[in-house]
Amino acid sequence: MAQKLDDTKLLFRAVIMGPPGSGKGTISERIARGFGLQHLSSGDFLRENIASNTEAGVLAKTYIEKGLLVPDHVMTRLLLPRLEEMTCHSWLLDGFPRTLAQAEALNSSCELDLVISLNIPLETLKERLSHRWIHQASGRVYNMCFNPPRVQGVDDITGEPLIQQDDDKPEALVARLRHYKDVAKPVIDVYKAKGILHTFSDTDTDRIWPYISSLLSAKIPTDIADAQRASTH
Ligand SMILES: Nc1ccn([C@H]2C[C@H](O)[C@@H](COP(=O)(O)OP(=O)(O)OP(=O)(O)O)O2)c(=O)n1
Ligand SMILES: Nc1nc2c(ncn2[C@@H]2O[C@H](COP(=O)(O)OP(=O)(O)O)[C@@H](O)[C@H]2O)c(=O)[nH]1
Repeated sequence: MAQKLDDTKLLFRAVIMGPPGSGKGTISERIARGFGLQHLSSGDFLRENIASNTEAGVLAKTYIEKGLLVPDHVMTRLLLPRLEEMTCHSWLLDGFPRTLAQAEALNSSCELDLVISLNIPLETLKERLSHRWIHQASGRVYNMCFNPPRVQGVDDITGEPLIQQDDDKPEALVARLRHYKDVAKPVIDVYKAKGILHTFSDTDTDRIWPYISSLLSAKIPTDIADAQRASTH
């Protein structure tokens, strides 16, 4: 159950999981807009910490530069204090937890209300990621077919050039997906056992979205969603 703070605030804490390209970022943005949950992307946290040279950021950079996952203790040191600060706002975590150790650390720090797991066919993931372009500084994501930038090759907000990540190429993707499956399976099993896991399978985000939206509508009262939205934007 979401934790009741007072008559007007109800904290809702959710996690979104899925392989690279499954639409976590895209769906998180819709949830943030529609329900006022603060979208917390671990990739964005890492980029912010790297840009501002924090101790954890400097450490994380040494792993990311080598194409490695950041170790659990660095990720938890980075993320958990940020979550603990968010005592008055509902949130949706994207990109964390990735491992069982991260899930256990999160579990000891707070109680989750919902875990959304995206189950998307491999061919769809390959196709999407081959068209994914990002604005590296902000992590803003585009797709040349699904949600193209207003001007080709250029970020809508800053006007800076977009790049394609090396690990979005099909050769790298198969290894990333295998890794995701191995590492995510025990995490998914934990959430299934807790009874908070909801899995969505389809090739199109637009077909999944109505189901996620009605699930959240049933769990988050409209007045709470409105209040959260107003305090987020
Ligand atoms: N729990 C996490 C989250 C992120 N990272 C690292 C590895 C990623 O390469 C980098 C950027 O993370 P993102 O989630 O932004 O991007 P990804 O490309 O890994 O994820 P996806 O393709 O699923 O959006 O940060 C990590 O080690 N551990
Ligand atoms: N064609 C198509 N592209 C999509 C769909 N949903 C998301 N995308 C794009 O696919 C890519 C991966 O989505 P993203 O939200 O970044 O996934 P994440 O890696 O799980 O965060 C991005 O370029 C999105 O714009 C969809 O239903 N169809």
